[in-house]
Amino acid sequence: MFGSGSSCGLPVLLTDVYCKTLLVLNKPRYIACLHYLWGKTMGKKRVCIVGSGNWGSAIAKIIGKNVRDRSELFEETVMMYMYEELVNGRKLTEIVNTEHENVKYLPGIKLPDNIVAVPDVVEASKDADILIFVIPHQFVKTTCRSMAGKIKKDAVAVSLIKGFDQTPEVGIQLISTVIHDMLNIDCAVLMGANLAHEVAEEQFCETTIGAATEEEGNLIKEVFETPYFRCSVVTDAQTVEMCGALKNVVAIGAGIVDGLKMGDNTKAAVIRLGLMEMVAFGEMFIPGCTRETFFESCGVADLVATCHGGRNRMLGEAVVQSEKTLKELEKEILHGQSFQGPLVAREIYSMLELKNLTERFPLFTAIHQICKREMDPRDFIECLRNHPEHL
Ligand SMILES: NC(=O)C1=CN([C@@H]2O[C@H](COP(=O)(O)OP(=O)(O)OC[C@H]3O[C@@H](n4cnc5c(N)ncnc54)[C@H](O)[C@@H]3O)[C@@H](O)[C@H]2O)C=CC1
Ligand SMILES: O=C(CO)COP(=O)(O)O
Repeated sequence: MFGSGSSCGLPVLLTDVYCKTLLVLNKPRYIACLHYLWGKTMGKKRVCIVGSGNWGSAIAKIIGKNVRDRSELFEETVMMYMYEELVNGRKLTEIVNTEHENVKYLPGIKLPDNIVAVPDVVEASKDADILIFVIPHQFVKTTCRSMAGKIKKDAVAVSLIKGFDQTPEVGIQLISTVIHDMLNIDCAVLMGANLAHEVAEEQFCETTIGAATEEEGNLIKEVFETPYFRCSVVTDAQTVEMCGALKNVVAIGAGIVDGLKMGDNTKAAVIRLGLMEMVAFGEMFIPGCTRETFFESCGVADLVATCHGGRNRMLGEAVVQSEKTLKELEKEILHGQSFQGPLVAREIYSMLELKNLTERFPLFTAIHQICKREMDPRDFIECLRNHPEHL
């Protein structure tokens, strides 16, 4: 559970009492009192954000404000690891720390001035109690390798990363498992229908925290929740994370339908069949996967949001309309941001192929093959027509 890296009695007992009391109290004044006592007894927690792209910067806006508003619980300064680069000849960290705006990945949005961009991940994370991971999933292992052995032993992690890791030896792994195994710390997740620019503009949305226990999830909620960013907690954390990764693939399918100039009915079919494959995938590979989790923001809501407004949808559309490579399209459309869907499609395809399951998951399979330019996008509709759900 949260902070349970040290298994010694009193802190664990106090955490437990604190969390249980939080659950039964619903008056802000009592909660504030409890926070104060908690901070005095347990010490304030230091938060570090590992990542500073489009979503990393949007969530930094929320976290910076929340730690200030909940100063009895959290240290005010939040270190944000930033992969250094030059923007118009200036270091991006320097721009963020002086202008309080990530002009490359989230232009037009001011960040609180207690967010400090740091180009060295060890420097940023070594004193943190809570590590928020929000980098494209292909960079997780190199980042964790730099951090291993150099962070607090009782730190806890929350992953906002929507993807998998995949190696020939181990096959597919959840990113939270990679973080847990490489850093030897607990890792919860937060996933939902959260297009970064809308969250940054404070438009109302929901999200799902997946944690080992409800108590741990409720503590994590203190870092993230605002009146416009509503967090619900579930303990089926692996399904929450799986949904976040797989919906990126379905969203490419929605984009392919747009590229083919087909309408909302066809897109709805992609969303429904994609959801059915997500559920089947979860029930096959995630122990304890429950169907209710798909009704949370991380499930059907994120699927709908990404199939309409996500970057992966844009990629699907572009793949139909252009002959360019994915790398060229990424550069042209996203200017440094990253499409996660094609990588996830490749990761799951290799596993489905190994297990002889490609026919059971024709939508995931077709999307991978279209991204690889091994299938004509116009054949996508045939794939929908002949889906096992219709047989
Ligand atoms: N953007 C969005 O609306 C949302 C994104 N997510 C997820 O959050 C995760 C992060 O996405 P974004 O913040 O949007 O990132 P992004 O798509 O903006 O990616 C660019 C980021 O990657 C960094 N980067 C480039 N090379 C790197 C390297 N070698 N090592 C470490 N970092 C490097 C860049 O500096 C930049 O911060 C992804 O898994 C994504 O699926 C989740 C919810 C919403
Ligand atoms: O995960 C997201 C919204 O919840 C963002 O999806 P895209 O990466 O497709 O933009």
